[in-house]
Amino acid sequence: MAIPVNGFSKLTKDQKIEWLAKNHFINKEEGKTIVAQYWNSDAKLQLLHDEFIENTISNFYLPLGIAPNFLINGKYHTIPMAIEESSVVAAAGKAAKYWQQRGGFKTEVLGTEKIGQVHFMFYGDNSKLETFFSEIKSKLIASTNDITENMRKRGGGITDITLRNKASKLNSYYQLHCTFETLDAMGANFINSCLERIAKTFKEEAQHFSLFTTEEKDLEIVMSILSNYVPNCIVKASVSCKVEDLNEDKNLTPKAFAEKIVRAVAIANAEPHRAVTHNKGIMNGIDAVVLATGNDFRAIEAGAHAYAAKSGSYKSLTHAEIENGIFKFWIEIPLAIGTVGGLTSLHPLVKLSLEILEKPSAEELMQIIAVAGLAQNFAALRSLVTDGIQKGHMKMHLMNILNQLGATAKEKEYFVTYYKDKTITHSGVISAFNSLREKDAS
Ligand SMILES: CC(C)(COP(=O)([O-])OP(=O)([O-])OC[C@H]1O[C@@H](n2cnc3c(N)ncnc32)[C@H](O)[C@@H]1OP(=O)([O-])[O-])[C@@H](O)C(=O)NCCC(=O)NCCSC(=O)C[C@@](C)(O)CC(=O)[O-]
Ligand SMILES: NC(=O)C1=CN([C@@H]2O[C@H](COP(=O)(O)OP(=O)(O)OC[C@H]3O[C@@H](n4cnc5c(N)ncnc54)[C@H](O)[C@@H]3O)[C@@H](O)[C@H]2O)C=CC1
Repeated sequence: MAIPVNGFSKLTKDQKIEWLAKNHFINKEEGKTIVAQYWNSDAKLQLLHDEFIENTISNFYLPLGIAPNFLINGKYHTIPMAIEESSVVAAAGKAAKYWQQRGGFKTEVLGTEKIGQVHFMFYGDNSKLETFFSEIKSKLIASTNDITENMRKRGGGITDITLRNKASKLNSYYQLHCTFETLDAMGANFINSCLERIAKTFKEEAQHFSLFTTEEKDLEIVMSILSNYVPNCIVKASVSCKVEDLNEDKNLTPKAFAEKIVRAVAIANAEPHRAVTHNKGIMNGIDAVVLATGNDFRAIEAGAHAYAAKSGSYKSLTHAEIENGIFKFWIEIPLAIGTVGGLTSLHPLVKLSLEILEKPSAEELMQIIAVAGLAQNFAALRSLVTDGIQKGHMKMHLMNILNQLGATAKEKEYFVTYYKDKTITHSGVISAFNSLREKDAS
């Protein structure tokens, strides 16, 4: 049972594990063995992982899979994917092969603008605030010069600051809406540092500004933070081919297949319950590459879903149409990611993932990640409108069910052959497994 504890953070790693074992593990020794089983045998490497977060007791493994054959803008890519869900990597590989034979994926970065905001309350005269802002805007930017110096040398930095009056949404609420170019970095820490300096300068200057009378009461800085909603940091990935070339599904004509995919996307646009699952399938691909490359999947998830809801109702992140006999399928998604900073040069598997992707720039990685999302959605939709999702998904999930049942290598081999031409269900596998064990026992 959980009990309160003071000063837990100050304990050593061993003491933390002891505390955990004493208060939480059913079998103290077994729990401690599992925790230790996932430590890296190289103590230096383990310390590196320990220091990524706080109160670390062990490492939490996720499989790192590989999806080859991605032809993007005429060049082949092998995509690393870190994910726990079976069939995602297989689906990516299958979609990659499908589109490789139909011209491959085309991609384009439509914008790289990042956003941060100083949120403040202002209780005085709006026109005085506007005058004040226009007078000190350049000073606000200049006050960050020491922070932005290196970023400016690389061609990035603060691109603009605007004053936004949000009082119609919340009484007396205003923002300094700041935009940034952070090049190969996601930029969260860079942006937050700039924003906190801007807020400090803003407040200081306001106190000296003659038009404000009761300085403390007039202007209250509430907080300074980047926004994970980046609708102008957008990448587009697409595939297209003649409808007649969509000719791999035996039970559907190419035209019927194309129309079903278009309809499946239309249903996601018409029905949020479906759109959420549709987009979850897209995020299967996106998150897996985001994780493998050491990026912040929470930021990407939050931004993607906000973008899906930008019209006021939640819709598909992908689009499909048939025009003049051509099938087109594409995604537009905001992706604020980095190939420098964060964990990118620290986590050995992240470094290796970036090496597999041939050390991309942030813009190149945006394009690869968007392709992974589009491919994943195509694979899922293709299954959904033809055989149904369970056939392929359960084929890949079979090993997990067998592992849950404690199957031996020989039994696994037997069931892979046994299920080659049969539909797999969880209860069906349990029953077949029990029958086999009973047969073997008799
Ligand atoms: C699962 C498949 C790929 C099977 O498809 P299949 O036709 O049985 O595969 P295959 O054995 O004919 O192999 C074809 C290719 O698929 C890949 N592939 C095939 N098997 C493997 C494997 N073991 N390991 C690695 N790659 C594999 C691989 O690229 C292979 O080519 P090869 O390597 O032989 O040259 C197919 O049925 C499929 O794409 N299904 C969709 C699965 C999917 O979307 N999974 C996501 C989880 S479900 C979900 O979370 C989202 C969802 C579905 O709800 C979203 C939505 O509703 O929109
Ligand atoms: N709301 C959110 O999303 C928040 C996220 N974070 C975390 O912040 C981290 C990302 O922040 P960053 O500032 O990107 O990382 P960071 O703090 O590691 O800084 C990256 C730095 O790399 C340098 N750099 C070197 N070469 C560069 C190049 N070619 N292009 C651009 N910069 C280059 C720049 O000085 C840049 O500031 C992630 O770990 C994220 O999880 C932190 C706070 C909030």
